[in-house]
Amino acid sequence: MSEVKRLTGDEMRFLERFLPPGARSPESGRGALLSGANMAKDEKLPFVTLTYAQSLDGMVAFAPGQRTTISGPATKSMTHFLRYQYDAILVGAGTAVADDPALNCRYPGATLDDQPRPVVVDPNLRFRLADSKMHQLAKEHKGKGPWIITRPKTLDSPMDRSCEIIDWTDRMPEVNDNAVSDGSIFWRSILQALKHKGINSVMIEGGASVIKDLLRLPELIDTIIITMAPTFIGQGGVSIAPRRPPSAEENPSSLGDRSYHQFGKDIVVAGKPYSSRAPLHPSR
Ligand SMILES: NC(=O)C1=CN([C@@H]2O[C@H](COP(=O)(O)OP(=O)(O)OC[C@H]3O[C@@H](n4cnc5c(N)ncnc54)[C@H](O)[C@@H]3O)[C@@H](O)[C@H]2O)C=CC1
Ligand SMILES: Nc1nc(O)c(N)c(N[C@@H]2O[C@H](COP(=O)(O)O)[C@@H](O)[C@H]2O)n1
Repeated sequence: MSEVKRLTGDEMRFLERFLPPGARSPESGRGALLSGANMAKDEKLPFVTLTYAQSLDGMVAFAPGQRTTISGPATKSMTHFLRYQYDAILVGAGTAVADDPALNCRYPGATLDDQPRPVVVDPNLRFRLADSKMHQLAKEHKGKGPWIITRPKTLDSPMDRSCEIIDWTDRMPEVNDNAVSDGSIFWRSILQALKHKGINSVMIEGGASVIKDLLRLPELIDTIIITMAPTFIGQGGVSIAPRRPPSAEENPSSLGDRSYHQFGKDIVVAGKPYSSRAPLHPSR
């Protein structure tokens, strides 16, 4: 029996305000839309949802580069319901290398047509796609062929922070064993490149560096769905605390239009991020 279970009506109703336009209930077939679908903040970009599972002390992994199961079975089912709703699922190279994730949708009844496009941001091509689970699943028609977002080979200037997409079906990226430092790409460029390739919605699942960066860019993120598992990881774990803005008048992000729902033992917090100038003042 599949470890991924169908969501209840209540669970779907809780999530639907945070899903991309055209979100649908897998039970009722492709045509059946869930109500309350959103529009992307910026029509030049896909609808973007940031989602991850954290411990109560704000950690996403037990140690750097270590795959760690934080969320319980009910939120795992939620993740697959969510993956059903998006054109693409994106992770950073650190997660691809550490977790070798499948990034496909295993929700009951999901067909190859329903599969999201796996996308890995890997500027220096350190992820061994040819040996990966994503590659294997694509060959078995259980997932789509992954795309790798990398830096263009011919850059006019070292300050250029644009990107190119390598489509697995066209060519397999070569692995670069000598990669030392990762050239940063503007997140807006990444999202624009995806939109240009026909991706209208993307769910970003991590890992830690990606989450930290994006929590400081609320203007690019439409919704956030965070699973909080009832556990503490403790010192040495991988935190997702974003860098503080230089001005004490600002927070990295705040979450508006929030909702909370319990899935099994986990609490899911969902909301819409915005830039806030209301700092949390230290108590006097
Ligand atoms: N609990 C959860 O929900 C999740 C936990 N994780 C955990 O997170 C850890 C991995 O996190 P990290 O090591 O921080 O890796 P990461 O997955 O955040 O990837 C970071 C790498 O992605 C690339 N990258 C990201 N943004 C970029 C940009 N704007 N421009 C250019 N390159 C960019 C770079 O190569 C960078 O080194 C693993 O332990 C994994 O298990 C990962 C996903 C979800
Ligand atoms: N929802 C959730 N809970 C956790 O406890 C996690 N560690 C993650 N990690 C994310 O899920 C990916 C694994 O996906 P597959 O099951 O292999 O398809 C992993 O790479 C993270 O992105 N998520």
